[in-house]
Amino acid sequence: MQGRGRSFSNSLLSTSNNSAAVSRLSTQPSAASLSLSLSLSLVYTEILTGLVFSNLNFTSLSKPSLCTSEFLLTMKAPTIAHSRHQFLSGGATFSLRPKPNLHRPTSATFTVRMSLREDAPSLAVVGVTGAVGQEFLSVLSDRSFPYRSIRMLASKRSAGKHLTFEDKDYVIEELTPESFKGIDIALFSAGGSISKQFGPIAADCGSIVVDNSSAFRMDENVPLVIPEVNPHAMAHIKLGSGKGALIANPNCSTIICLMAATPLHRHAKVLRMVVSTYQAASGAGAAAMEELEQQTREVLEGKEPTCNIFKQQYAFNLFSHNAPVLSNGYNEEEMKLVKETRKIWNDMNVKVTATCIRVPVMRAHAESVNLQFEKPLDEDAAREILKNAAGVVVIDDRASNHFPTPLEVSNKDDVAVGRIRRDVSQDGNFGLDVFVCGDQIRKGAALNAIQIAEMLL
Ligand SMILES: NC(=O)C1=CN([C@@H]2O[C@H](COP(=O)(O)OP(=O)(O)OC[C@H]3O[C@@H](n4cnc5c(N)ncnc54)[C@H](OP(=O)(O)O)[C@@H]3O)[C@@H](O)[C@H]2O)C=CC1
Ligand SMILES: N[C@@H](CC(=O)OP(=O)(O)O)C(=O)O
Repeated sequence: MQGRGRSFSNSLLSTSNNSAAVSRLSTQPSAASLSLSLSLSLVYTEILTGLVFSNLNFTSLSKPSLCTSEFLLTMKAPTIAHSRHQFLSGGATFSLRPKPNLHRPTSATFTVRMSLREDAPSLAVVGVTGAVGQEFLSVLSDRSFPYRSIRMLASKRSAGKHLTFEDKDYVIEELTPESFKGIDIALFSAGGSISKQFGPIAADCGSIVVDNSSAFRMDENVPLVIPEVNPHAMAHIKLGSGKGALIANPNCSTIICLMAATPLHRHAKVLRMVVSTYQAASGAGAAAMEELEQQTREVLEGKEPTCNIFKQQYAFNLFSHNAPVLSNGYNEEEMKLVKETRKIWNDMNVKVTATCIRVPVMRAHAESVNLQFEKPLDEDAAREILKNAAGVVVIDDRASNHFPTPLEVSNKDDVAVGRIRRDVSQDGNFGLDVFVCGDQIRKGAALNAIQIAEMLL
């Protein structure tokens, strides 16, 4: 299994020279008038078998990265009849997808995907019908995550329903203890109780479980991982060793906060962190997102808002996070920020306090983060550190009052940081305030989990 996702089958990839490619292309039984206008250093011979294009001219073919399994195929496309083409070759499915913003291009970039491959791991997605489960599928596709098969799992309610993924039809199966036979990687997002019940069963079957719930996060034998922050925590877990394992995905507020705080922590060591969150509906699942939409419509129409998920009006309102309130007055979401930060930073002395608020935003969390450092760190140095941090973008334009917003980061992979400023309540440069926004379902959940899975490949 080791090295899966990085090796390419010779039957699919040929380094034949350009003239060979041209002659092969011209023999295709298609309606195409294909002609190559640039030299190709890499040529997919098998891919082109059976491919029917009309009036397309390839202008270049490149492979941006060995790890992505993606080839960029640039072609002149005077008319594109279909937004998505699919063809089969050598047992693998390849899709050509125009980038969404290019509807009627004169020249378009297409991605040739080769995710479905015999030499790739078998996957299971648990909770596939949910907000996070659906995002798992989007991220798998966006990142061309290699897979041999995918088992789509949800509750009995969804069993038998169909879903389409990368142009292939799947039947959703009910999650049972037998679901994990032959599964290499299981992505869980069906809530803590399901994870507690089925996570260990999957691991016993030899699957590596990446669990989105809070079920195992504080278990000392389970790594709690943000790939940009503490990848080393899961270094001992190997795909293909025959041994299953559990890896926990942190809480979404913790992920988004630590994406910004960790690069600064590495330079100046955070002694104390005060976090105030503004959390989106998505954190409470697909039904909460629907309720926010429905309530917004109802309030605008002068109707009484329907309150099924939350016990109070959500639209045009905000309230303390819905997680249970504990005996110390903090709610569970707040204490996750405290405890998970300590575990991820492997620093039991870091002081963290948090206040978590649910705001009527659809899918991205925002957080105000106040940091106190052991060593001085001025705001310009902090801005530079953050600009160079993986998975972080800086939006910090004081002149035009432009800073991160939930809408700007929605459906984006990167966490945005702005309002980077010295904390005037602290002496010298020992304190900073920053404002962070991140897509809760993406980096806060599905993307982080799939980055974890990528580290197994
Ligand atoms: N940072 C993080 O890691 C985050 C983690 N999460 C975790 O992910 C979980 C799911 O979140 P989200 O997608 O937003 O929630 P949703 O409510 O949108 O989806 C819940 C999913 O769980 C499935 N499910 C429910 N009961 C069962 C069952 N008995 N057996 C199998 N599947 C079941 C549902 O299937 P069906 O449609 O059939 O009912 C559905 O697919 C959360 O409970 C939380 O634990 C969520 C957000 C962030
Ligand atoms: N943090 C999510 C809730 C959640 O799913 O948390 P966890 O993954 O820790 O259970 C929210 O915005 O409400």
